[in-house]
Amino acid sequence: MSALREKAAWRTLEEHRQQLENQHLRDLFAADPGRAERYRADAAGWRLDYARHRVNDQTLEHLFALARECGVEARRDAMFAGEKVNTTEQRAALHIALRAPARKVIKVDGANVVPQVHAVLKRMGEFALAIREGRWLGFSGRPIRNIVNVGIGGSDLGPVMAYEALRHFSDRKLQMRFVSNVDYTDFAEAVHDLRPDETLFIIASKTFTTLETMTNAHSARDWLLAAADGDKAAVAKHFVALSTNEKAVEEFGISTDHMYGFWDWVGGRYSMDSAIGLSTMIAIGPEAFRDMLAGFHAMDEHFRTAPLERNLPVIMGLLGVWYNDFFGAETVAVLPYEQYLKRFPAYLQQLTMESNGKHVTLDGATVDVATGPIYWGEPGTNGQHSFYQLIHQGTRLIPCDFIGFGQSLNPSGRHHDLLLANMIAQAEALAFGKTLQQVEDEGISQELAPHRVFEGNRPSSLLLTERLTPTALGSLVALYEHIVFTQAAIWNINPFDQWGVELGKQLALRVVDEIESPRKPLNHDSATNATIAWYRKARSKTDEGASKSPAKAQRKVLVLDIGGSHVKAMLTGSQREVAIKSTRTLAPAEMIKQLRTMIRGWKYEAVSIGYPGPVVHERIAREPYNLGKGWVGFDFAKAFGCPVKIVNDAAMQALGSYEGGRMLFLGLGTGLGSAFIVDGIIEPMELAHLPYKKGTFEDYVGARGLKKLGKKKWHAHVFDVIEQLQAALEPDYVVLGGGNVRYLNELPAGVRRGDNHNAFAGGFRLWENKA
Ligand SMILES: O=P(O)(O)OC[C@H]1O[C@H](O)[C@H](O)[C@@H](O)[C@@H]1O
Repeated sequence: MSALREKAAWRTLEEHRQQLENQHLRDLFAADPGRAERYRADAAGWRLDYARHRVNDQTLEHLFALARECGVEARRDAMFAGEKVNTTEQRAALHIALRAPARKVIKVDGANVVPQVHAVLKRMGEFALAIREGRWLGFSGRPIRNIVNVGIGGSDLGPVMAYEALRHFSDRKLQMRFVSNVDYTDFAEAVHDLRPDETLFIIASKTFTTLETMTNAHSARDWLLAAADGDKAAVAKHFVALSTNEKAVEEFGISTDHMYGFWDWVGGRYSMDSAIGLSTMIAIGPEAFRDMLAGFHAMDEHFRTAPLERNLPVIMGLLGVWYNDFFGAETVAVLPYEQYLKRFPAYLQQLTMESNGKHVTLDGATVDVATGPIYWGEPGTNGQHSFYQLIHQGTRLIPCDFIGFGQSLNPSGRHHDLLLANMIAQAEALAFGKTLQQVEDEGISQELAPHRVFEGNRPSSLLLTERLTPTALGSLVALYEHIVFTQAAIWNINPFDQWGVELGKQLALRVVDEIESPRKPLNHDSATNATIAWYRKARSKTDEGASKSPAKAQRKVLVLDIGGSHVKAMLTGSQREVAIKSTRTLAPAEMIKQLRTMIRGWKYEAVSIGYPGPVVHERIAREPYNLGKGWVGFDFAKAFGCPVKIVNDAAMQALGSYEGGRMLFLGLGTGLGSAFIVDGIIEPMELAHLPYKKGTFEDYVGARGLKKLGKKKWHAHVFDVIEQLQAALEPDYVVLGGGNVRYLNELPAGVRRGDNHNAFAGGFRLWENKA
């Protein structure tokens, strides 16, 4: 028998469990009207309501006695003092130092680590601001707008969770994406619609050796270099590293100037508030990040100083042990009634299960009580419509942690009242259930009655606070970190190592080698051998298939941008642009004839045409103003011998310039092109011919207006027209394309200069996006 089961408090709890056996929560509430008041504790702005647990005062007394007997306080103090509590790796576990105020002194091997922590936070803050303020430019000189965090485990789950949780506080101009899986689909989908010259990759890896992360990091570098014509200098502008391994970061090609470090005393799953939180800091800004750290610190201080009887992490940790070891509960459901916390259960899975999924005690003896329970969950109310059935009426005991907020960050009508009403009602239903008597009193038939009975007596905690702020999130995460710690201290296991992930990793390296060298003999067990053999065969089929699919993925597209002065053409994958002159008599057959001589040898499978006039459902709706006749109804697909997509020329340029939100595009060329894109949907417009002064918009701001009125007056009209259209259409931004933009030295507020090449980008996008 292990020392734990021999402990006096443990034995007392075993006996006490039997006494409590027949007491329903209904009885406990009836016997003790004050329990709702008493079984409540507050810390760092959070309220824990633990009245709906199968405990009474004696239970709690025995549980606290167990904590004392197991030395929880001494272990906690050792962790806070920087002792090497991670004994199997001979390391301190000092995540609490990551959020310590600058004046604190926390020593590891005699050296204060707090100044290093703050030095890194300062550098992170400067970098985050450079990105947020558009001062950090990519290789083409455009500001970074997309941030892709590449990491896995602790280098992914915390950042993803925090980004989702604090999205309300994030800068919406920035796109945040996360790539973790070695499945290339994860990367492909994350960058699918991103411009490489506006994309920053954060390579997050404590060790900088993790197979998945390094594989994805190399793919990211290839993706960027392909767009930067192989210019290696671009890497410095588009990659930063978060790691403890300086050497490996440099070997990858990221200079230490672009590295944000942390230390071996920060475990991966305890690292979201270290440099690993850079994506969070970029999203919400350094100030809000500091608020989050303050939230963590407030809970740390509570855990460090509050008496066990009022100590939230200790109370919740002990209740967890109570169900896990005395009731055989195998899982804990975490049910946030807050959509922003949708990734919180996933985050907790690594924190709790990688920490406390251990089978031996600190001294290597096999444990003889159950350790870490399985954590799982989904946000309410969604879970109510899927798995709550089992929690209410199934045969297993599943303690639940409900998490709720007094105020919604997106208040509207009754939504939040309904949300919270559901959470409160679920806790009530689980605890008190519905007896057979109650069911029968409702007039339910005898046959149906058993199906309608709710046994109740199902325990839950309620964690409540006012609003999901960065501070509240910090305290919530720290709360669970210390729950995990408390339980590990009771079970006498090491929550800071993770040897259990190693074996699979090692075997995967051997297997991948055998897969890629198909003639190597297989010396595994018969089942593994058979599966490897199956995959060797299956992948060779995929290879044949794949050799066909790249062509499909990178369909060669010929893009024609038809304008009043030129018809320009470009082919997928080439930077070369060719052009023929337009005339007022140019007809489509003639255009194609002239083009053919220019593009001899070009191979394409599809054509995109930007047409200077109205296009409805990919058909030309009216003859062009500035060219010849014969365009309406012309069969371009037949003439080119491949599928053709026709869009309005401004719409095509607009599609290539689009960067999200509501965008008005105006093309200042021979005429005045216009298109509006809202959330990716293009609405081509014909604003040019609306009445303006003594003519139309186009008469004043088109090429004819420029010639007739002179630059100065034309300039004033352009500004006036933009102002009118901004007032009427309320775009988030206006992009000005077309050749005559070059005559504008300055631009009105909210207006950006487009790039004529975007017409081609738009033409290629037409076939990429099925737009
Ligand atoms: O940050 P990294 O060194 O890349 O590690 C990423 C993750 O992978 C490992 O296998 C561990 O199980 C995790 O604890 C860790 O968070």
